[in-house]
Amino acid sequence: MTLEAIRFDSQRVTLEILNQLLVPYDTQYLSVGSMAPCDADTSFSGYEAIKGMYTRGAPAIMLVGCFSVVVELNRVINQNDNPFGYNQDDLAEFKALLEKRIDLLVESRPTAVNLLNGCNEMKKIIQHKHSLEELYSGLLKFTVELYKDDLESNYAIGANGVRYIYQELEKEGFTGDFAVMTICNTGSLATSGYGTALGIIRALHQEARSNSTRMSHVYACETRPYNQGSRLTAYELQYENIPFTLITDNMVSFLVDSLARQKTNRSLPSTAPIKFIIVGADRIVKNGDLANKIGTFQLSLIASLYPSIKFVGAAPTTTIDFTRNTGDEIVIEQRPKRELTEIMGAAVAKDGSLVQGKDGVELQKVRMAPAGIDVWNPSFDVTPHEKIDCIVTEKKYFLKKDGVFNLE
Ligand SMILES: CSC[C@@H](O)[C@H](O)C(=O)COP(=O)(O)O
Repeated sequence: MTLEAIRFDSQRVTLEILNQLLVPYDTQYLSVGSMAPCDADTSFSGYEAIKGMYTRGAPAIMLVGCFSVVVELNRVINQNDNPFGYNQDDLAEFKALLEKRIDLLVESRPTAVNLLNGCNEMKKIIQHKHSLEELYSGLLKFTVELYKDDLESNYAIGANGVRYIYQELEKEGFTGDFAVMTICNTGSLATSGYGTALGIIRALHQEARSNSTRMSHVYACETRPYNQGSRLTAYELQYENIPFTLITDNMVSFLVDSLARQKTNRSLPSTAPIKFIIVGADRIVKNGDLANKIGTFQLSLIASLYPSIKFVGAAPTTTIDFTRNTGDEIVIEQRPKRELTEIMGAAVAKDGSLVQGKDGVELQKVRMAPAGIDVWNPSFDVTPHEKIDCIVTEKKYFLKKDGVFNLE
């Protein structure tokens, strides 16, 4: 079994999240007790879990956020533990504070739209409920289904992605081994399980067992500055026994070109050419422009130089934002400067093993740049639809007609 990013117990109404800041060095779960901080409460909140990058990946962020709303309400309504100041004698006032706190939760990460979409659905449910009990049970039911739907969506994305890829290969008359490239983490840790882009890669790996035209290798980009590729994707690929090679983000062009021209004197990890670059998404807008982890856009530019490489975005429909027409309207989260100038990792002993502290693996933060320098740290970029060949959702795979995506 792969690590679970989210553990929600619907009987006890408890939420635990994997502390992804420690993966792959250590496995620790943190208990989430509210949706957002408030002065009178000391619990770790969904807001803090998301903003502090303990939980990451657009679908996982949505699920943790929505579950944290239910956990907070359970404390107030069923356990009579109300440090948040809800007025239980006045439904309208109760709803007003609840919506205010949900709005605060949504501010935790601005680029990924899934949390906003999930919270908007919750608000619709809240409006139509006439008692606290109805409101609570409606939201509990909604979030449990949201989790199940996300998991089902991931499997469907995997299947739709495989169909698209084999159809493309057939159209081109390509047979034999091929490779794919991906960035960031889009696997079971970024979702309810299985994954979006990494879900397609998992499904391709399955397919390779019975098909002689097969994905034989994956290139995972390290994904600076937060290294989701080297920490999380590499962990998941290794766990699944999928053959892969980690590269830094600035090796992409040289690798793609070396494989396209079969430069075997460059010690290439495999000779299989890269045929698909498959990425996840944090928000896809109406025209198909796609916001994803910084570094994604440059992959699309490289793919567009090679007609034999297709650029594929994969996401559930909860990632689509039909209220925005183009990528220019997407708010890009700026992350703290220290994420570029400092890095945290596990301390390595002289013999190559990890140093153990009293609470597990010893983590160390090191500085890698002069103090006080100027830094630009956008967490995401936007890939224009012109550079995207296909968008895969749980419903189907979308191709452009006359250069235009119709994602409805
Ligand atoms: C499956 S979400 C799409 C991912 O590619 C992605 O950008 C992601 O995991 C977000 O990264 P994050 O670590 O939350 O900043």
